[in-house]
Amino acid sequence: MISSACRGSLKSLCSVQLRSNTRQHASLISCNNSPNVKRFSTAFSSQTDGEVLTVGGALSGEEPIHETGEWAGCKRSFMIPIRISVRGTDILLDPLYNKGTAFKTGERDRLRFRGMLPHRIMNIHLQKERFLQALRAEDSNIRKNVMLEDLHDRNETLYHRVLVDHIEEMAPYIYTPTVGQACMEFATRYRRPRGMYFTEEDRGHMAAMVYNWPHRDVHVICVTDGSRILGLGDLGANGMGIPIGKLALYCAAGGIAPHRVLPVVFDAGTNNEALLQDKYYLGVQRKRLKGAAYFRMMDEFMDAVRFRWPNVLVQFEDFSSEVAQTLLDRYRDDHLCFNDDIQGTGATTLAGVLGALRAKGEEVTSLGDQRIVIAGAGSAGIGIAQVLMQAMEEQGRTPEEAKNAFYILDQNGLLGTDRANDLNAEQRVFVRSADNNLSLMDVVKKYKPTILLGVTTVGGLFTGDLIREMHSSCERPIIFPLSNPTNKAECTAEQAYEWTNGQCIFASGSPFDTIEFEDGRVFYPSQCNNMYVFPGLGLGASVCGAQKVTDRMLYVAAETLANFVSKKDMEEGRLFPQLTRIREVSHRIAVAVVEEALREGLATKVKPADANDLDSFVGRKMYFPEYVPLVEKREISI
Ligand SMILES: NC(=O)C1=CN([C@@H]2O[C@H](COP(=O)(O)OP(=O)(O)OC[C@H]3O[C@@H](n4cnc5c(N)ncnc54)[C@H](OP(=O)(O)O)[C@@H]3O)[C@@H](O)[C@H]2O)C=CC1
Ligand SMILES: CC(=O)C(=O)O
Ligand SMILES: [Mg+2]
Repeated sequence: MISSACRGSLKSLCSVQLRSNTRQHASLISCNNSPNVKRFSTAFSSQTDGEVLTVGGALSGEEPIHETGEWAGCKRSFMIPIRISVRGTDILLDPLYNKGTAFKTGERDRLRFRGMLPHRIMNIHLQKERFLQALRAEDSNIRKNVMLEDLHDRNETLYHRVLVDHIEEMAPYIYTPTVGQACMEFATRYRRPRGMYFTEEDRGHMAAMVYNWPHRDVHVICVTDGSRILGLGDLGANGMGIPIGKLALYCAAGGIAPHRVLPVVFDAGTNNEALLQDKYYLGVQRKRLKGAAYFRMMDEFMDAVRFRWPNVLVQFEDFSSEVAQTLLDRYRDDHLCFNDDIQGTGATTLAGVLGALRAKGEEVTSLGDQRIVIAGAGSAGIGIAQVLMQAMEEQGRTPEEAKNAFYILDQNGLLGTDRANDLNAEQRVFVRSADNNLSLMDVVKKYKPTILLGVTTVGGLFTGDLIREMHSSCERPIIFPLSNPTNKAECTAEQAYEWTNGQCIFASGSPFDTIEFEDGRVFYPSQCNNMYVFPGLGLGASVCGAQKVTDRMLYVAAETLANFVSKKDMEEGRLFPQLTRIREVSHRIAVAVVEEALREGLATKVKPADANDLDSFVGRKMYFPEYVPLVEKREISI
């Protein structure tokens, strides 16, 4: 039964009795005061989780009636109002609570802003339609990004609803490629704060600063130091667009409620000369901190966030390879954290490669028989190699056999034993005993790869000659130019299909449009981007209270994603499920991650009853953007 405090408040409003195991799953027992009860068949969002004590306004018949059926596995449940202490125009200015023209008359009265909105009341569907009309009338992608961010700053529920319902259309505007331009223009477009910034001047204050963040229960932090933003290099504090975009996907694709995410720029300066001279640049206008000073600052940040939010998941994003692996190694054993570019990209690429092998009609266990060239030996390149190698070992190969499948190159060419001393420990694992510094073209000629992956940040690196050379010894080459944004892709989809006469199996980091050949053949380029993994991984790790993120969790995430591709997807040449299914994908990945956390004894928040039905356990925790009735705190006190 619900708590007595809750029952008291209910009586004072409308005498509803609820039975509830969790606050998210209240089902009706009786209601002696509302003729509308039968019409309330609604699920309520986990946005209310832990903050809601009452059911009230929803039963006065003045709230929208949502027919969301069995969402979250609950057939008949109520929209639970959120108690808020703000009122009046403050609510209209708070994007988390604002519903714009969707506020009903009763709510306008209760919250005291009658007269502050035009008369006509719209529902979320009409609001969305109106927004989409305006968005689609706009030609420029960056202006679409600005329109979406304006909406984000005005009305988070509507913003996330637009994303959830139209993720395929919206992802390119809030994420790669457009987010790259948004970052480059961050300072000139800056309007209002979102997220937090930590600088060296904040040393000694961070533990207090985290309490400036207004939300008491943050589940996911995405932090960047801006040192390698996509393939655009060091953008310093302008990199804030990346954590904002990633966390928008956490909410829309991963079902984490918007007030539970925190974007962070860890501003340790910038080495970008243009930004150091730019009078409009908003970050710390000094050369980057290095060495011990940098790590001391990061230690303080990590301690501070963990002190306020002990279970928070920290996602490291777009740190240059100088520090990315070191940071991961420093914190991965005693903080709940992961590096998206190393681990998320590795898991996603593994899923894509397994899908490509299936598309070729090969057994996935042939992974260890492939000859894999990875152009780029940074965070993404080595992260991919590590996860593919782990998969080969899971399939029964020895580490030596597995390593032998890889040919990894940096700017100097093939990583060879002759320069092992100049490489980091993770790169050294993959050095070849011969052909140190061999060029990409010569590696392709000599070793005849079956798989070519690009994570170099060098747009156009895969030339027609290179791809034709690869194709000459491999009938159906697997070609993944993964660098972002689009102009950094090692080749375009059109080029890859053209140079291989449509024979290649293609996936890229940023999206490409469908391609139609003159002979009528149609190709659907896949997008191989860590966005397929991090929302589900983060959701799973967070809801089960995982103590850390392990390699096995990444592996099961990849496996789950790979198994999600339908027969129809495969027939169309798609290596990943369509983005329209991203919430399902994230849900499944989260369940797999929770199962793995339980297996490894790392889950701290899964009760035995929940462990029997992880599907609903995770589903119940997923936020869905719809308007929740707002009740002023004062009004419902008993
Ligand atoms: N699709 C996805 O999901 C993801 C895509 N990416 C993309 O991957 C790219 C790389 O990211 P990340 O690994 O973090 O970046 P890093 O800077 O860590 O690594 C880049 C690597 O590319 C190498 N390189 C540069 N030029 C060449 C060249 N001409 N030939 C061969 N190698 C070259 C660099 O060599 P050197 O060390 O000698 O300079 C370095 O090893 C970015 O564009 C990023 O957007 C990243 C994560 C996820
Ligand atoms: C996708 C991503 O994380 C990157 O390009 O860095
Ligand atoms: Mg990244």
